[in-house]
Amino acid sequence: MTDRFGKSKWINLPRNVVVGHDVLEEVPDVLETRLGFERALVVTSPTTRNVAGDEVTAHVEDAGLVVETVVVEKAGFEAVERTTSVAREFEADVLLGVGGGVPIDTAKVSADEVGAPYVSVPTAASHDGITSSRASIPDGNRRHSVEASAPLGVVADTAVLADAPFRLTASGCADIISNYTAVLDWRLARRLQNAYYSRYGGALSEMTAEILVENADSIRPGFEESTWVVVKALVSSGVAMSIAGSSRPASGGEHKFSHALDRIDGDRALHGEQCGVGSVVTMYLHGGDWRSIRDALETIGAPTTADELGFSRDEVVDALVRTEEIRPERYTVLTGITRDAAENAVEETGVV
Ligand SMILES: NC(=O)C1=CN([C@@H]2O[C@H](COP(=O)(O)OP(=O)(O)OC[C@H]3O[C@@H](n4cnc5c(N)ncnc54)[C@H](OP(=O)(O)O)[C@@H]3O)[C@@H](O)[C@H]2O)C=CC1
Ligand SMILES: O=C(CO)COP(=O)(O)O
Ligand SMILES: [Zn+2]
Repeated sequence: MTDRFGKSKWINLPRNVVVGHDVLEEVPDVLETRLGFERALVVTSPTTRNVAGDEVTAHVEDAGLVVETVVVEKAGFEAVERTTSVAREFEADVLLGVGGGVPIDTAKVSADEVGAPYVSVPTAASHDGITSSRASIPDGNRRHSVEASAPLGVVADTAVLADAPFRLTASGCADIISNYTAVLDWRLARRLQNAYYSRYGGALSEMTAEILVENADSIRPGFEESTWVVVKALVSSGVAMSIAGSSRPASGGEHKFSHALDRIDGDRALHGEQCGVGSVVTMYLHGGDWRSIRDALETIGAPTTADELGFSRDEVVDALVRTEEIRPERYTVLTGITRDAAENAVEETGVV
């Protein structure tokens, strides 16, 4: 959805966003009866079905829709194909992704395949994919970034989110904090490669990270107000990506580092946790205030070292060097990094 200048031609945004306490009952309102939906496919996962999936189903059935459910146990293209095939057979006219990133991204891609809209009902504020048009689907030790559509609506129940393991919330915060370096990388690419840069997308992304960091002290486990702050930031970051027509406002070298770690082992740490540590390193390489990034992550309770991520010194250095293999067309401060420079950066920043 970009034109020949690489500019965003279409800005595809969520239509309704509801964030608050006990808002799952508002899912039918978000579907807006006047849109005429009759058949909803709820895509959820084993734990989150009990947390929210069944309740959402009950509310949607009470509103008069016929509902079918798919439970996704493992992310991947197999789950997408199975969900798409159920959606076709059932003739779903809307999909509801209820859970963490796995069911939401599965619903997002399947909805696109069948040409139906989807609603995101996150049970974890774990990354900005819960509000964006982009999905990340694992395939072996690779992750495919798939462009789909923005959700028709987002219904984020702060009571549910506050009950989720805090590690997921802290990871969502780290994903937002990493926007600082994503934007720096984007501006660098504009200067060095004349890459298309959206000032609106960049400014919104940067402001989102700033507001989150200003509120870092108030983000605490079990504190419902915190999840409200985090979800707003995740929505705002998703909107920045929609404005830009790409993930550039929220994904630079620190995200390449996370993707490279996933290729080593995608199960040791969470996406946002990896991006946060990557952001400390890339901010150092930009000559910026990397200590503020590290301190904000520490205040929130997100990892700041390789050890906390579960990776060795050699693995994080390898990942930094291997960022060259990830989306080579996206220029960042890591482009061309040598092994010596990577070793120096992780040592200087205390990542190892
Ligand atoms: N689109 C994008 O930009 C991005 C997408 N992703 C994708 O998202 C996925 C990861 O998403 P993420 O949210 O981190 O992880 P998951 O969806 O795997 O959720 C993590 C775990 O938390 C559980 N859980 C979720 N909510 C609750 C809750 N309220 N209470 C108790 N347990 C809960 C899940 O249970 P259960 O067992 O039910 O699943 C799961 O075990 C990956 O597939 C990744 O590729 C990652 C980053 C960016
Ligand atoms: O995670 C994202 C933004 O936070 C999306 O990034 P990618 O496009 O690198 O998958
Ligand atoms: Zn991210």
